Amino acid sequence: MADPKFNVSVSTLEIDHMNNSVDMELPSLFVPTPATESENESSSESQHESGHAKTMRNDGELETDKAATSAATPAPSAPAFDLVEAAEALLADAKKLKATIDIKLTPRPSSPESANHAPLPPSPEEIALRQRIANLGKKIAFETAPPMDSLKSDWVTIADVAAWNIFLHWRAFDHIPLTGSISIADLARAIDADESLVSRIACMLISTGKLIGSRLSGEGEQGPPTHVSHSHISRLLRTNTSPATAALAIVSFGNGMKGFAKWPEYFSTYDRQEPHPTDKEILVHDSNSIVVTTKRRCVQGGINKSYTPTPFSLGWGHPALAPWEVKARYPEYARHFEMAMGAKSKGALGGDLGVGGYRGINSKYPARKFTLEWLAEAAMQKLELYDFLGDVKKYSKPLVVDVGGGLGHFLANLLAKIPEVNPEHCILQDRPEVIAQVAKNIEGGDEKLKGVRTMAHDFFQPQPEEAKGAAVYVVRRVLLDYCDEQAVWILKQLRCALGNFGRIVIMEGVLLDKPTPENRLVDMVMMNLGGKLRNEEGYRKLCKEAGLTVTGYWVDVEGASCVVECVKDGTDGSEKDGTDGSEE
Ligand SMILES: C[S@@+](CC[C@H](N)C(=O)[O-])C[C@H]1O[C@@H](n2cnc3c(N)ncnc32)[C@H](O)[C@@H]1O
Repeated sequence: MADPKFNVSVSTLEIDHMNNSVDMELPSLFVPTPATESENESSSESQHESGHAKTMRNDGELETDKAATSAATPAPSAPAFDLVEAAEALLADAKKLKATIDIKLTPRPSSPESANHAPLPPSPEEIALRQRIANLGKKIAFETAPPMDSLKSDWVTIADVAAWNIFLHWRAFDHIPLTGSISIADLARAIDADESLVSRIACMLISTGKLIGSRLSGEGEQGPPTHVSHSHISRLLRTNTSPATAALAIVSFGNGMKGFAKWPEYFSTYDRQEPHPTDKEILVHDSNSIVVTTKRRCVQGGINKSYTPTPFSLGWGHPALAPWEVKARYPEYARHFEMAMGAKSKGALGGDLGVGGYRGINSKYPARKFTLEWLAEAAMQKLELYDFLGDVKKYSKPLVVDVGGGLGHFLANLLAKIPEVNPEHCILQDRPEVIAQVAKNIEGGDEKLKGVRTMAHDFFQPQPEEAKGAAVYVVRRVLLDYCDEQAVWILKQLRCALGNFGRIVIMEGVLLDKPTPENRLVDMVMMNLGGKLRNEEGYRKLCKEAGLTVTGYWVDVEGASCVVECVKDGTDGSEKDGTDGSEE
């Protein structure tokens, strides 16, 4: 608990004396004692009496802000932060982590497994402990640092991100050896850049600890580093040894930073509204300085649902194209994007999701687990039907259609987990260039999708005959790229393709009840792409508007992902498939 003698209430004037800085009120670091609370109360009372907020001017004088006060509503009091309590919790966790590491470093009794002394990977408990320590450390820094320092640290991050992004782009991290160092001169030669330029960018990364700088003995201790080596973070940005993580970093910059930097221009051009399809005609310049129009109408007339102007497209210099059309113009970026998707597939939304059993909890019936195992039975029934008709072509309805399925990570996993499903009864749909890549992969010997029917199909358009009536349409990580209007449109196309007993299974990220900064980041990146993260209510609303009945909603809070299972209104997708009935 906090030591009462440390209870302090620091006024803005005191700060000015202590710090000689301006415009900042330091947060109280300790839970206030009753005495401090009453002091606060009386000062807020006097503020209410005068009716005006007081702020500190740059010259340190208090100033009354009449305009701000008239529009302002009273601020809710911030939750109390107790520095001593937080520091003690941090110390306790630090000791636990040290003990964990000490145990790992203790030589193991010789056994065949320990013969090569490979370091033990961190356990989930160790990872959770490290995350708790890091979060507490961040919280303490945030609560204790003078506010101006916190702001400056954000500005440093801007330069830090720019520096690692360009090094990633130039594959500079690949040339830094995993052990030992490289001279900045050699690094500059390897990436064909000026040594002075490379030195300045490397020094930015050295200043934030992303790289480690050194000078050789004999070079003296004074002066900028002449050599660089990897930190535990920068080694993850090597495209040659950590391709998936490097791809995620490339995509986080391309999907995030490029669009973020264009927000002022975007919202002044398209009004201060969430991205949505519009028939507003705006003439803009594309990256080739050609004047293009953002008004792209459907042939049937009305607003083109498949196009929303987005900060992403503006950031990439192609304002009249949809994000996927932009990506198609940058095959190298698209390749990294697919690789990043593959890496994510191993996470919460990937691998086992819905195949071997999703870990998520059903929001209404906790005992009801989500699974796609029922497809095994459906596959057998289908085979019987083929035998009965004696001709596969007479009954060509597919079993699974993976809509916007990318390189088929989900489908490959499904086929591996449910061997009863014949790949020939599965359809993988995506944009033409993605399907061409899948075909190449299969031709190149990728066994995982062998036999699967690949189909270039635009999910804004009605499903073709051969893809209608499937047992399940999978829509994974697709709807979050779109605003509500477009997401409903996509679902409506699938509703029209559904038979009486087919289902749509939506698998997406979720906006948490208490969103973490990372969760909010995903939502902001989705805004760049013209989409959004949704919660249960948001997904149910989409389904309702598309004429679908939700038969199950499962959420994996830990992974911030969800599964929504739905059927066409007025039908019951679960009646014939052995699950325990509809929920609604
Ligand atoms: C975020 S990725 C998800 C891929 C895959 N479902 C997964 O979970 O790994 C979205 C996919 O939608 C595809 N896509 C975008 N626009 C499309 C459209 N109009 N029609 C069909 N697919 C589209 C993209 O090419 C991309 O593969």
